[in-house]
Amino acid sequence: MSEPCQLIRYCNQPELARRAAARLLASLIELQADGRVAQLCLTGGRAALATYAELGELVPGSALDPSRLELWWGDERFVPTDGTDRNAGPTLALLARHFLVDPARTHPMPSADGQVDAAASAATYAKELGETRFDLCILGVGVDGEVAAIFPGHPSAEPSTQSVIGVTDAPKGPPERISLTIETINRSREVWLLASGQEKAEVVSRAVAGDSALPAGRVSGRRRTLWLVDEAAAAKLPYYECSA
Ligand SMILES: O=C1O[C@H](COP(=O)(O)O)[C@@H](O)[C@H](O)[C@H]1O
Repeated sequence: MSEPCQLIRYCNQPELARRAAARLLASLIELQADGRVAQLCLTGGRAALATYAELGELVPGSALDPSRLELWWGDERFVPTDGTDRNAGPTLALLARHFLVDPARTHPMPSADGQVDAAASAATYAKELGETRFDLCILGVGVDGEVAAIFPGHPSAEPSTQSVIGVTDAPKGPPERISLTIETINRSREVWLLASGQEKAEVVSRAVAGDSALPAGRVSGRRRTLWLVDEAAAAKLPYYECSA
């Protein structure tokens, strides 16, 4: 049985991004302390990008060894590599400004360039992923309670024996995506969910309570499930002291 989730509430979105990045850096450094490679799974969206921007600033001069950091993605838009919608491209651009991202340890999901379809590309990524278990899996939360490209009431949310799936007819654009399944996300040691903004308040309160109709209510880390939210996204939760 998984541990109950934990939640930290920050005063506003910039503070959330700053503190989430500092926490992420500290966790990665701790994971590397015994000489091993930290397995980090990233996502897209505004909350995550703001956190990566802060992380990039913090890495130079820190104890993090970027050569022992393996980067994966939880979801991707199945569009051409140079599409502005991609998750991996903008993230890598942000990080590479501040430290050397090792291409051999960087695993973006396939783009649509030269690929048959999202399902075939998902199978390719599943092979690359193999039995990898992430030390840390970062997720954003959509207004409908989506995580990665798993949408509520959509075939992507059905239980699956696959580790990675091709998603078609996504309820918001672009319609074709690639996503880890909930089962794959849940083999992570830690899952962190980032949510900011008042439009997320309803789904945050339902997902934190474990509403299984929402993909965000069905994800959990083996060791820890941590919600990092700003005050607006926490508006419908019982009151906690703001941590910043
Ligand atoms: O479509 C997506 O959106 C979610 C949430 O993004 P946000 O901008 O509301 O923070 C994101 O986690 C996911 O990766 C992305 O594909």
